[in-house]
Amino acid sequence: MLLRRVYASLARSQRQSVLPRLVLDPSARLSAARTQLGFSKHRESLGPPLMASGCRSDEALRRRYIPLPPDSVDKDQMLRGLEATLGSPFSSDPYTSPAKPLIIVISGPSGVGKDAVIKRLQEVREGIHFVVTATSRAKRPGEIDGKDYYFVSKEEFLSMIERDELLEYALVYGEYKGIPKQQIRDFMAKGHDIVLRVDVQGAATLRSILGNSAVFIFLVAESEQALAERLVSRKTETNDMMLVRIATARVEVKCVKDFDYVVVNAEGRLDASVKLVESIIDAEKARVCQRSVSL
Ligand SMILES: Nc1ncnc2c1ncn2[C@@H]1O[C@H](COP(=O)(O)OP(=O)(O)OP(=O)(O)O)[C@@H](O)[C@H]1O
Repeated sequence: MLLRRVYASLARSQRQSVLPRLVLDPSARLSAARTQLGFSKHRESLGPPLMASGCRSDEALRRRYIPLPPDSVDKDQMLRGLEATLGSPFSSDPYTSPAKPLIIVISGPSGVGKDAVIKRLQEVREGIHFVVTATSRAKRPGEIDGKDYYFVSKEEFLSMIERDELLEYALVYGEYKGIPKQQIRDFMAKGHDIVLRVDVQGAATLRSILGNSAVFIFLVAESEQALAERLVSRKTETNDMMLVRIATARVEVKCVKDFDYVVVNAEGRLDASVKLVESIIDAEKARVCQRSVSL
């Protein structure tokens, strides 16, 4: 009982000594609030913060206090009065820098809808560049060079590897496929967000190259049943090929943990999936610690 009274009186005396300082000193209030919220303890290590660090102290207020104008003045006079009291004009510098362009890696099992989602995303959102892959395979009828792929000879492809011009490449069924770095650099310099479409293995390789500097989105169907139905309806694979794709998907879905986001592309809900991808991009652009990539 006695002990409790001693603690209560100690707490009272501490409150009395701390409170006036906090009320008079806004920077002390801010720092107390930051400590209470634990802000100073957590700091992500993805890049420099967007917001200017630190706040202007209230030195001006202490130096020479100019009283605020009465409530009756108009908006403009009130603004000038506030500036006078603060001791300097309001800054019109933006609080934040423009968001950096993103690299968005979209992956997922075969037949889940990667192409469909990316195609729709390009239709509904400006400033998206879907990277055209370079390949050493021959052009198929109807394919357009520079739109579907950059068709290059095997020798050209090998010299691109030699000159370190590819972000990632793979040899698939005897033909090379790779992502040209310069194309990414050029479009990022124009402020475009970059979309890369890769299979799950390709995503793992890109993660090892890009780490957290890119956003990795995993696309899934709502279930294995739904994925199988989609593949059967697409009618672009032989039965054997479908079997391989569905069996591979069983393994691939376990890789979801290596991605930043998962989007369920449910049957008949393509637009909802694209909206979710757009929300992810918007949220990424609002991050305080922006992802920063150098190629
Ligand atoms: N939400 C959806 N609802 C119904 N059908 C869809 C949906 N999304 C995509 N599809 C259809 O599913 C099929 C597979 O889609 P798509 O070709 O885009 O998959 P993919 O992941 O790019 O496949 P792959 O990796 O084999 O190229 C296509 O016929 C497409 O039109």
